[in-house]
Amino acid sequence: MLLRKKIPTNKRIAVKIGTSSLMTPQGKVNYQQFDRLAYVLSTLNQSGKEVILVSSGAMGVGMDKLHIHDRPKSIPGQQAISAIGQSEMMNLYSRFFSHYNQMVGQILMTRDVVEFPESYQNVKNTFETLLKMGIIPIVNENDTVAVEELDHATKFGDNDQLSAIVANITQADILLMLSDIDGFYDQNPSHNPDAHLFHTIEDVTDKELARAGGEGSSFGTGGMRTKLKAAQYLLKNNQEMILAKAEDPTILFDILKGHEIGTYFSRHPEFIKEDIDE
Ligand SMILES: Nc1ncnc2c1ncn2[C@@H]1O[C@H](COP(=O)(O)OP(=O)(O)O)[C@@H](O)[C@H]1O
Ligand SMILES: N[C@@H](CCC(=O)OP(=O)(O)O)C(=O)O
Repeated sequence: MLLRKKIPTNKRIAVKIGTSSLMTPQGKVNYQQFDRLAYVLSTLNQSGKEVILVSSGAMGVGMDKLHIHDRPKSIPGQQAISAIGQSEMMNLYSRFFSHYNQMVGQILMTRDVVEFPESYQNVKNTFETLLKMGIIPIVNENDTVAVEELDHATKFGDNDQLSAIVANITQADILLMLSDIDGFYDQNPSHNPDAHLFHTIEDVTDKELARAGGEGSSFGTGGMRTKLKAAQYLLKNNQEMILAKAEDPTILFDILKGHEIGTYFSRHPEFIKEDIDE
């Protein structure tokens, strides 16, 4: 089996999970998924890794809580649902992580945080302090205050790129991007059954971006393009990312053993052939 040589030595791990992986296709909170994620991340954190979670889901959880099926069109309507959903989601995380004796802390970010040196330093300090205390930071965009005004743009827009920025602020060894798809293909596999999975990508150029088609899931704002943009940003900063399927979060154990799962975005994909004990 192919081994990704560097991966098992990674200590600081950022994980991003999208809304579609936390909700059922019917738009209900997927409690089993919250539980399994809490189990896996707690186990990793308690085995000596430092774990940061970037979680979408405020909107999805809020809509479920209010029994709403259609996303409101107005910004205040969306922001209100996010306000309800974010606190509910953190309540869920707090409860599930506590089953595994793991504390979590919430960090809500806006884009301007990274543009002002003092606020950048403050958020960096918060991450470092939480990690030093063995606490898992759970990050989302601060949807309720984020705006897109030209002279005061505070919106990241999507959590894929937010997660890359968080991985950069914390200088994480790797970003594990969990999605509803098991990696990056040469064409959209939802429409093309013959699509071929890339195991490794060393550079994200217009050629790769052109392979990402269509919108993401109905709750989120991502899609494959924003995942590639996140990878592009990380590669530019000499950091790495693996895109893999979120369906069973225990996949993270095997990924961190170096198993060839998903798509590995790295400028230095050092592979060696070696057997791995299962
Ligand atoms: N080249 C591609 N490779 C893989 N998936 C692609 C590609 N182009 C488009 N997609 C679509 O992107 C989707 C992943 O984006 P999204 O649904 O937003 O993920 P998530 O909700 O997990 O953040 C896939 O399910 C697939 O339909
Ligand atoms: N901040 C939003 C998430 C936006 C987003 O990027 O969602 P997703 O595409 O599911 O990762 C929320 O919590 O609903």
